[in-house]
Amino acid sequence: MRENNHLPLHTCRVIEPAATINRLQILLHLCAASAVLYYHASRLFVTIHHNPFSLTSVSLLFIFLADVVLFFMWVLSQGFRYRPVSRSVFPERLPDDGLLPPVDIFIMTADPNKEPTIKVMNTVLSVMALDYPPEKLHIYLSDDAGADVTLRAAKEAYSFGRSWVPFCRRFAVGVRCPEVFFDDDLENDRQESKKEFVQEKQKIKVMYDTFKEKVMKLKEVKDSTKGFQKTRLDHPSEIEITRDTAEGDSTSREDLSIPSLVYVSREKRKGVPHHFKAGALNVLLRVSSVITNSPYILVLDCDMYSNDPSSTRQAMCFHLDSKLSPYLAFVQFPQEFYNISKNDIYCGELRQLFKTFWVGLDGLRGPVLSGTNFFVKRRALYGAKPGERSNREEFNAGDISRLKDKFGNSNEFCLSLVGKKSYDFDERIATYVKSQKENILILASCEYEDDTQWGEQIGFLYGSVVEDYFTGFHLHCRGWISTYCFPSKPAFRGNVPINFNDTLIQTKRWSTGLFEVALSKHCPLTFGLSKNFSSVLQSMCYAWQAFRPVYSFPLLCYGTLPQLCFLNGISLFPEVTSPWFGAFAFVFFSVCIQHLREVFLSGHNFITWCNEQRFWMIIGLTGQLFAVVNVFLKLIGIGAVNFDLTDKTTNEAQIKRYENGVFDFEGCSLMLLPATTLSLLNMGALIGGAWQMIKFNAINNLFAQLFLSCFILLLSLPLIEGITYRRDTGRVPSRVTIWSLVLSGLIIFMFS
Ligand SMILES: O=c1ccn([C@@H]2O[C@H](COP(=O)(O)OP(=O)(O)O[C@H]3O[C@H](CO)[C@@H](O)[C@H](O)[C@H]3O)[C@@H](O)[C@H]2O)c(=O)[nH]1
Ligand SMILES: [Mn+2]
Repeated sequence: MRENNHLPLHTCRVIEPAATINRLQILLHLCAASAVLYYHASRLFVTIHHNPFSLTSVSLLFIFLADVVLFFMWVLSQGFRYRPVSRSVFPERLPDDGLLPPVDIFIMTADPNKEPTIKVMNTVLSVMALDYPPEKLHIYLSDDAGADVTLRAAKEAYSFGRSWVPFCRRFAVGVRCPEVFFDDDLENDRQESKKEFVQEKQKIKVMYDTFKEKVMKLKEVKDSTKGFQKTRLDHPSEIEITRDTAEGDSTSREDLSIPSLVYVSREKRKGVPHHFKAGALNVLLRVSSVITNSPYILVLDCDMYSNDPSSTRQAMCFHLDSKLSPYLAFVQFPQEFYNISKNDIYCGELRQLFKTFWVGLDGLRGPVLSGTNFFVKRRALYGAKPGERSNREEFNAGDISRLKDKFGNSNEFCLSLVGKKSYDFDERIATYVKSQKENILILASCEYEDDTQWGEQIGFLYGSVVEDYFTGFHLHCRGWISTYCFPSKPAFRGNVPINFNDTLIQTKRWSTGLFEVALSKHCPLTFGLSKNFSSVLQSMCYAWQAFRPVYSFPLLCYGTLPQLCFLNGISLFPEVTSPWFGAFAFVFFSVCIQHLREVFLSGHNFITWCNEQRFWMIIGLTGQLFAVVNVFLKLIGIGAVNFDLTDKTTNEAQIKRYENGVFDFEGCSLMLLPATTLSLLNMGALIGGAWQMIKFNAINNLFAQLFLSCFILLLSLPLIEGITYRRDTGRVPSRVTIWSLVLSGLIIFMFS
């Protein structure tokens, strides 16, 4: 809160009645779920006693284990539901511009073939035009490919920025990403009446088109000179600073000046681990600390642009709150997307995370670090502890050699930790860039981190491919908190994969990274609780995420055993007329209703609910299942975990299928096999079993299994369509179809 006028910079309230309803539901659900587990256990006990190796015993055993896993996951997920909050910010109450702190902006790109250069430049331009004093913003573009095209395009972008940024300021443009702006009718309608605006806009549009053309040409030149793949994984470090040299008297300079742009490509050598995005982020941390050393950092992926120029000021409402600030590591904004179709079949919006779970975490000790769209405090990343200590105390000034053991062998870097260096950019440039460029390049070299604590205690951590989750988790464990800033106008927007294969690859990477953490010594349930017992609920939430891939186990069990038993007339669940049935029904509907309530609360409809249920099932049997296998393989020493980049390029046919809500399985590997096999198995068993059920009039016994199979059939319709009658290129690949027909046929044959 601000002391001078007592008006708070932000407010926070618990979302009611949702919180109270959640807590009541937790109680009721707990009772019903205990009854279900008790029923299973007692029946299992009796059956195993009679005949331990029968299909019934084995099925009962696995269904019991599946229920234990589901119950465990349900318990963990209640952490998110206990205290959801909502926050508001008041940027107009911030101190004058002169008192605002500088911010370094990190933009990450890794491969111009998968990440179109023009999109990356749009991200750069969108933040260049943030509504914040330009001399206090410094943009760092990390290019992991070391691609010439990116460097040259960045320079072109900068010179276009000299016109673009003043234009945005002059007309208070709402969305400052050029590509979006020229497409946005709303923005244009708003200002169309101003003649001046129309004229200027036309001029700028011509400039933008020229800029775009130049970038395309750069790419063509690059494509014609092969050999790019070689340099992507093997190249020296390179740093280039492009800065504002606007001339004129001080007032016009003020209007025209734009943030500086630093291009950084770290050294990469074959065989030397580069730790993917976390490695690139750490290089940027070091390089920026000897150039600008701003106390706050905004991290953005190249597929995210700034959609609201006031985001930095919004974040400062938290960072400049004197009570909160000593403990606040980062302010997270949600990831929102511009290319989500109306019927978001791949659940790319990540609604559950960003609209429900992070809101719940915000009421505890704050949301999980989400990779992009966050403003983090530099000190927190350097291993500092929360509290009011100064850098000098924290980093033990005077003893540079001790610092070097931790932070590596650079005087400049260690001095930046303790020194009260000014933030004067010009001065820094004069000192470092002209005379000591070599000293900066070393910070971006392969060997710099050898025998240091980078990636282990300091910077972004290397223990997992979900560096964001892992790093945020450690910050929380060290006692830092975070806040969630979720304004109604999206602050940043990005794009999501629009075909199933890309979604699958992405989910598999996330699940692998998360599950790696679950099985490591940093498991949130042990490490998390031992470090920060004050927030059991938050550790539960971290654990829920890390263990999430184990949903694949109950999905596998529930996708095979009840069906095979149904086929054989074996009942696994209580009769409809038994009171126990009530407990089962309650648990099922309680989960469904809780989910539905959350979907409605976040402004979505029943279709979203269906999509999320379906996606949960399919991804559990594909991406998450393979992630679990992957992690086990890595544990026993075979296989490695990689950061497979998501492809940001698209083609017309794909876009069309996505817009029409038709699943696009093009390019899917055998990873799809468990899901397709089980959906066929379910359908076969449903038909065969229903016939028997009618014949023997066993509906009372088998109703639960009949219901389950029908439910699964509905959820797996896109798979079945993709296998059976679809003929377009987006159908399930023939290889997968043939294998799943063979496998499901074989299983049914063996068990009927
Ligand atoms: O070696 C690498 C790999 C990736 N990246 C960059 O990392 C970002 C994220 O990569 P992307 O392919 O877009 O992955 P997503 O699955 O979309 O990323 C999500 O998941 C990641 C963790 O797996 C987080 O880091 C991201 O912020 C989060 O948006 C992009 O800007 C890449 O250029 C690098 O800089 N170096
Ligand atoms: Mn991305």
